[in-house]
Amino acid sequence: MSQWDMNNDIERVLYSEDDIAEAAKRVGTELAADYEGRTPVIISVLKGAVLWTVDVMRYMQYAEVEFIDVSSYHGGIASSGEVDLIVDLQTDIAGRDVIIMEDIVDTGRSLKFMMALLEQRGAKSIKVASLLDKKEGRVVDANVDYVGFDVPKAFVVGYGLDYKQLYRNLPYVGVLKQAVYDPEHADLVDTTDITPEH
Ligand SMILES: O=P(O)(O)OC[C@H]1O[C@H](OP(=O)(O)OP(=O)(O)O)[C@H](O)[C@@H]1O
Ligand SMILES: Nc1nc2[nH]cnc2c(=O)[nH]1
Repeated sequence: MSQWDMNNDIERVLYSEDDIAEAAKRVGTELAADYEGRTPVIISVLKGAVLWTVDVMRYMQYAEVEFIDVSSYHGGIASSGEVDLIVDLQTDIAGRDVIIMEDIVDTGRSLKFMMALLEQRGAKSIKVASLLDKKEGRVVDANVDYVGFDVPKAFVVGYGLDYKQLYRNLPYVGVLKQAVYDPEHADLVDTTDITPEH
């Protein structure tokens, strides 16, 4: 492995590229069956859910896709507790069946915020399809209807999920080495391979 290699920053792989492809097929096929005869609006949550959205929607039939961006992390590994609407939808979803596509539901704050927004705008139905469900992270009530994987409580990156905007393009989901986000504890892990400042 060269030193300029993102894989060096990963403690362990949780879900491989093949595992994720299988989950996308399973969830997409289930959505196709559940929405037969209807044309839902898929609401993909920027930026993390983009890869999951395109992989799942390949298995669906008639569906529109829209994007929204809400943020509560502001670059760190802990939720700030405050959710901001960064990019709004470009379409009216009143009376529509919507499917929120998330990469991860953790504290549930982002999802709760979006559910309230879409309800207020008159969505006919709202379901949630998330690659990862970190149930142990919940701080507020938030339910995921279609789950790729139940993920343990660790900070994960890859396949859309970032740390400081990096690692989204890893094809798998893995746990980030602690030394990457917490240099004070760099002595706890082997730092020889860790990518320097970006
Ligand atoms: O359940 P929560 O604790 O609210 O966390 C989940 C949210 O956090 C991530 O987004 P983030 O705000 O990091 O934006 P990003 O997708 O652009 O990285 C993820 O994509 C979810 O939207
Ligand atoms: N990258 C990343 N973003 C998150 N947002 C909420 N939980 C997580 C997580 O574990 N990893």
